[in-house]
Amino acid sequence: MNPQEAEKRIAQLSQEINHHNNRYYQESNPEISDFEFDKLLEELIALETSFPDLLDPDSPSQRVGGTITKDFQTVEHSTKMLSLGNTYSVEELISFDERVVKGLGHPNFEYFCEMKFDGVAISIVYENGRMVRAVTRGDGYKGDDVTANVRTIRNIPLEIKGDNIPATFEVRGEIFLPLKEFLKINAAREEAGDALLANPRNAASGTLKMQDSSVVAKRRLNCYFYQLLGDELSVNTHSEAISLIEKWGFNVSQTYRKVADIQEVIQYIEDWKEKRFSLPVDTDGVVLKVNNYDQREELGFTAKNPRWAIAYKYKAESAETELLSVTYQVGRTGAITPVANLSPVSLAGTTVKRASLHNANEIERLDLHEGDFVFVEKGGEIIPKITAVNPERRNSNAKPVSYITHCPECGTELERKESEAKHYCPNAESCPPQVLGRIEHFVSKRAMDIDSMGTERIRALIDQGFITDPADIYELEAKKEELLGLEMSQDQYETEGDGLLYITLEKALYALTEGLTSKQVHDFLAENTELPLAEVLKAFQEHIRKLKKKVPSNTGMIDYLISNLKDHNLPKLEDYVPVAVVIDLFLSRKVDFQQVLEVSKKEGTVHGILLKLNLDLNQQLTDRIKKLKANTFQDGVIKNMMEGIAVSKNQPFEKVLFALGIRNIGENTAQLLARHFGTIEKLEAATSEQLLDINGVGETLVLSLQDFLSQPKNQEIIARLKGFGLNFEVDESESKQLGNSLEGKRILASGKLTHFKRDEIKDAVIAHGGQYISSVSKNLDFIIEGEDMGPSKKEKAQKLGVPMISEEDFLKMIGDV
Ligand SMILES: NC(=O)c1ccc[n+]([C@@H]2O[C@H](COP(=O)([O-])OP(=O)(O)OC[C@H]3O[C@@H](n4cnc5c(N)ncnc54)[C@H](O)[C@@H]3O)[C@@H](O)[C@H]2O)c1
Ligand SMILES: [Zn+2]
Repeated sequence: MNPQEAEKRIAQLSQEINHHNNRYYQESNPEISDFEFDKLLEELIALETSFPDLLDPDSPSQRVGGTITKDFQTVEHSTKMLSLGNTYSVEELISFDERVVKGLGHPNFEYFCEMKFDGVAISIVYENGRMVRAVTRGDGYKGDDVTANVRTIRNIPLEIKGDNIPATFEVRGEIFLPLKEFLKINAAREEAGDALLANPRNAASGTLKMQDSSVVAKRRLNCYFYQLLGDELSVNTHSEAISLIEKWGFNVSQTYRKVADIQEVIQYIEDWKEKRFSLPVDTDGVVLKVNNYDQREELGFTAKNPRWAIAYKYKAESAETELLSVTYQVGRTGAITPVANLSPVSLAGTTVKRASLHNANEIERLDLHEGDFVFVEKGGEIIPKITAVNPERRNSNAKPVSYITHCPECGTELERKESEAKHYCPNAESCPPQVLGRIEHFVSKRAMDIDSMGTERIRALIDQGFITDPADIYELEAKKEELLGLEMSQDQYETEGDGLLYITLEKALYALTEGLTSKQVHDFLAENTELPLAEVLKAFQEHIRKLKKKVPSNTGMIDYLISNLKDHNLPKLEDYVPVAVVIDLFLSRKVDFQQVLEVSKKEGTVHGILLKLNLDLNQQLTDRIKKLKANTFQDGVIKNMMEGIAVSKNQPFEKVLFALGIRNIGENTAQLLARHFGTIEKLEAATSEQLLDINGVGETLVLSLQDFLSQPKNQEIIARLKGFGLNFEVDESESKQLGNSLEGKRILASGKLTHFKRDEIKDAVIAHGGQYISSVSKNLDFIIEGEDMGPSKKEKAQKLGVPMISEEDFLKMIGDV
């Protein structure tokens, strides 16, 4: 390459890398994998090394990738927070080791190995044993002061006690969101229909930069520490420093190992290759550091990295497998998510059978065809993803995967809003998963609190036509008899493309065979999860032969199953078989298969299919087919549910109002409206002006309230609920109103209070007619300032000119002193 070409390529690479840095650090939404990113950076560094004249001091090779944001105070680091050089190959590790030997002039040194935690780097300064400042890495020189947020992280000590603690010291570590928490948050977000967090690292960095510390506190972040800095430290090696901070009470991951040479480092890397997936945090590699501080000093730094440390990164594991089919899930908001069903393949310690395809664009981007062989990868994300198709293994007449046009749950034509990637089912009123979302909200603890109606039961009642709106819940009492014997769980089912019903292989094998318990079938399948369907069935035959369970009839049934699956050639779903094929086996072709197939596209359960087919089955056959069904509603369950439903009629008006699920009306607003108007009639009669006059009620809220009330369907629901005796007016005797001295005031409390706990202050504000607001904004009338109010909050409040009062003043206001 000549210098002109090099210059052009360097400019191009720099621009690309800057772009990806921005996507990664600012937008928390990377477009390419770390491996691809590191390749670009490596190419840039190689060019700059060959053409040193072209090295621009502003080149991304010379800078740490993050930046500072304007939402926080900027603080300079007393010691620069560096990046680490990284490599994906053992050869380069060995070259690194050779450079260290050369730098020191001898091989007498130790390494300290640690896992490379994939979170957000933090620097925390302690003075006289107390935490004074926590700052993000930022651009390496300066970072964001996020002290208020870091203080909410439970296992980061606010105060250190002990002997010989230096007057000032700094610790550095990685803040992360434990995987379990991440999954929990995403599950909750999915239920609420909110956008999912991309991965735990983004979630942690987003959380750390939130303006409201009380939200941060709820997220349960955690931190692993791996560095100690200070002028008066009594330690001379990294291992001593780590023992010391452990002793002081800092959380150190017990994954480290001090080793004698590079061979032992390689062993450490090998040891953790799979084991790392059992850690509570994502890790993407190993960091090795020269242990001795004097030796570190001798080795020094490059512009961006220390010469005494390097990161070895594990390459995201990838595997190739066959695409069996694409199924479509309908979320509680009606959003459609396509899922790829894959022939099982082992990857990063688990068997992968499914991968999310996100939306139609993704299918197009991959140019996915039926029966394609695809590459799956498990990177920082927990759900594996398809990175590419193997074009060489594509069948020449394979058809492209075509996106569904109609909702697999209710058959309504799907919609896609301009600028949105996802398709939606617009049938909010009666599409089962969407109804499920509304009913779950209605019965939830904070609404009608009917805890005997769990998701599974609700879903069964919806799917079998018992419930389409909240008022139907109160009709169940009259239909008790019909509930008896209904299939309760839908867990054994799955649907494909145009609604074709599938049942788990476990149920199918259990029903088709005799003399085996469902546990025996379950255990067998659990041991053979990595086999493709056809092989599982063969192995199962072998298994029953060994168990000596009525061999001929059992193995015969499996033979039929294998050949029927092949004959009908329906889309394949790993671990599931089409219900129609199984029922066909039982009926020994007495009914036309096409007919069974059509019914199984419309009905959601075996129970439903059999009712539709209206067959005259003998008792023996009925009993065998029954083995396909899930648990059914029995007396105890029904009684329990009826009690819960009856008790819920006592919930106060504000809970009922919240339960209706009117958009933009949360718990607090429902309470505000209920207390202000007293009855649903008065609320319905209120004009926009009257509504807007209430502090805390804005235009959006008024619009969604009016929209809700104007729909005849909702009016009907309200009328029916009233008829069932639910409370649509405030029971004056029960109201906890203690006074109205705070009427119309919007209030927030921050910091530690002496007379109130967190929830108590909120109750106290409301009980005196005020409104509690959870974040600092210019709409606040005042803030009650507690002890240790977060500095960033305080600054914001001052900037916005929100007055601050003391707890004493507040007590006076409500007449408590
Ligand atoms: N995919 C993309 O588009 C994209 C874009 C930019 C950066 N990246 C990736 O981000 C990484 C660069 O990020 P970086 O500069 O934040 O990190 P780095 O790879 O330079 O490593 C330094 C960081 O590692 C962390 N760390 C974790 N465990 C540690 C331990 N035990 N000891 C010391 N440090 C530890 C610290 O936060 C530290 O700041 C690269 O791996 C790159 O692939 C990807
Ligand atoms: Zn639908």
